[in-house]
Amino acid sequence: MTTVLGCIADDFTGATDLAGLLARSGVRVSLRIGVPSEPPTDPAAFEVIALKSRTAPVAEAVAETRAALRWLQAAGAQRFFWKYCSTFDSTAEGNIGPVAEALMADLGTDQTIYCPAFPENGRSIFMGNLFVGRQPLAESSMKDHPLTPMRDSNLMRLLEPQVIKPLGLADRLTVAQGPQVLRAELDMLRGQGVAHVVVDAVANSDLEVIAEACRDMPLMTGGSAVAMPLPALYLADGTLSAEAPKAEAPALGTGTIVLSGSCSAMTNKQVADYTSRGVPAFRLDPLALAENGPQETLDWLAQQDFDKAPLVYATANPESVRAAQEKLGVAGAGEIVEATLSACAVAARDRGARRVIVAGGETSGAVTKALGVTQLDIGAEIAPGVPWTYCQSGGHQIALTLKSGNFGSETFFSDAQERLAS
Ligand SMILES: Nc1ncnc2c1ncn2[C@@H]1O[C@H](COP(=O)(O)OP(=O)(O)OP(=O)(O)O)[C@@H](O)[C@H]1O
Ligand SMILES: O=C(O)[C@@H](O)C(=O)CO
Repeated sequence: MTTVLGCIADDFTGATDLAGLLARSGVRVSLRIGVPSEPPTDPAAFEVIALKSRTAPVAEAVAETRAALRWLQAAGAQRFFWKYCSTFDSTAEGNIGPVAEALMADLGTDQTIYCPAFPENGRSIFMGNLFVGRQPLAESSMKDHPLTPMRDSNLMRLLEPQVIKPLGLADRLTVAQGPQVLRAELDMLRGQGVAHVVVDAVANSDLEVIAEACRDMPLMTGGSAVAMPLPALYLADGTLSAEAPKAEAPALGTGTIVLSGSCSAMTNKQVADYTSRGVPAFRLDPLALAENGPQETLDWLAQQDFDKAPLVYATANPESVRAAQEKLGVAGAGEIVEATLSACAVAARDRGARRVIVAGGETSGAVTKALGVTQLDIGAEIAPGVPWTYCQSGGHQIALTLKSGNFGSETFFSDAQERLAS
């Protein structure tokens, strides 16, 4: 199979989000952690390469993304998708714009679109302004994000300092008139030398229009949702044959471990819901971990029955997080928690857990690395943007789900287990 769409994501949970939405169409989607060292042998129709480049130095993010592009080109891809966060997480320097311009240069294309909208998760764009639910981005909790605080809601103003070439907007009034009108608008902007076009979308029907208008662009950029209609479009016109089925759920043991390192408002609710069900749960205290190390946690884990799906969590309210960070530093506190949750993942797997549920982007990166996972097949969707995946770890086949901090409903941890059982 030749790859029809080559995708590059700037973080791990974002990569599973994109892969999950593409897989909704029933096509086979393969996700690689980092750029594989070997050339492609049996690439899937949809290949997603997960990088950890969202907050990396610009030159590093550009170099890694270019390497991913080369691998995807070797897999046969001629169309590419650059996935960033639905809340456009980036600094004034980048990396969304610089990476897009580097990919455009390598692909010899003079225009791309920017559409982080994800209506099912409350992200919409109107007149170039990004909303989270009913709030403008800059008034949402993203204004206080520790690494990429988003203090402007206007995507063109956010992108402008990150790119060299001119920017433009295709607004909702244009999108509402359908794919031909949108395509004509993009052509008109191209004629004026506009390389970067922010495109409004407030509903999934807008995303269908945008995908149809842009499906043959060498490069599209956005959140996951604008890529979602592409498989059906490629299947409909024969660009993609229907021969590649979605990954079958393998037979797995039922032992489960839930690991939560996200401190987002939604993850706090999810942990509260899960612990209220009486499951065995161990709360990590970063200060105690700094003093005594992870042994107490690992001893607790060693006594658990993984059929009861125990939870280990560092999830805490903002005051507790700040208190830990004041003593240990932001990075120090994060690293201690990530190292402990990673050790728990490996210990649980070695004791028979074959289903691993992880909450938090950085946490997911650390756990995935500790489990030695390099390639994931995409399975059933638990919540919009959060699929189960199947992968090899330590000589075992396991199911792994990586949940973005803000995704999923309050019952996510039990939803995930029910979804795999069904
Ligand atoms: N109690 C705590 N005190 C201090 N830091 C913590 C605590 N609990 C977790 N952390 C750290 O906070 C960070 C949370 O980031 P992570 O990306 O995992 O979650 P998130 O930001 O909610 O998710 P996403 O990036 O998907 O939105 C991690 O580095 C984690 O180790
Ligand atoms: O687009 C999103 O919001 C997520 O896939 C993500 O990137 C979380 O880090």
